[in-house]
Amino acid sequence: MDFLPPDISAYSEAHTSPESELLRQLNRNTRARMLYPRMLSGHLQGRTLSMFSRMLRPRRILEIGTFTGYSALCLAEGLADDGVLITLEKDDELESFIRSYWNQSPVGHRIDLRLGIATELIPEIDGPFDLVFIDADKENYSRYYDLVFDKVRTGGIILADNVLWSGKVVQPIGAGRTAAERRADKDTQAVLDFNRKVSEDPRVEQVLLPVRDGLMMIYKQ
Ligand SMILES: C[S@@+](CC[C@H](N)C(=O)[O-])C[C@H]1O[C@@H](n2cnc3c(N)ncnc32)[C@H](O)[C@@H]1O
Repeated sequence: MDFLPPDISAYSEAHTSPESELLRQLNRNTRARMLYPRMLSGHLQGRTLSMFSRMLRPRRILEIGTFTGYSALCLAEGLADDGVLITLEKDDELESFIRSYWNQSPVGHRIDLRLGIATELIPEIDGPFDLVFIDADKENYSRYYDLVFDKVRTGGIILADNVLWSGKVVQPIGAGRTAAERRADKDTQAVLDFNRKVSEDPRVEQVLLPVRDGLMMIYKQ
């Protein structure tokens, strides 16, 4: 969900650097071929991630939730010369689609795709990381935060996507009647719990940016 009026959104995109041709194709083909294309970060958020990464010049980035590899390409644009980005994805059927784009990118060889369940993979990965992007299943957001925290260097950044969860964070959670409604309530509660956890954590400073579906920027002191 975009929280800005459509004309303001369009104006913002029009005055934001365009996607590369490769990212544009990846964005378009994800929409054409994937079941839930809304999961892809998209133009404005993609340029935001790229800009953050260019400002930080990270040597090591960890991404949780690859999908079709769009945000990984955006984040990798800012890597230091010897930098690497490790990205975790549970759906191994995405691999050939992802690699067909990364193989065409000048930063594709810096991206290390690890297939599997993120909560199982993260403990096996050594830090430190300069930048972590949390963008997988909402019910595990707080767990991901705990699992990565000690692997983030002091002064490093954790970004978390979808923290406004289509605005559901400010709506009452009802007793959902269908399985889908109950599932949605569970995810909303998980996002609320994550946002509260970060806000109450004295080890960090954070800004909740209302970009796209809400992007939490967390600075580890
Ligand atoms: C919102 S999408 C990621 C979008 C991507 N970061 C982007 O901006 O283009 C979330 C991805 O996380 C993956 N995912 C969900 N739960 C996971 C888990 N437990 N472990 C690893 N990947 C998971 C999903 O399969 C999906 O591809």
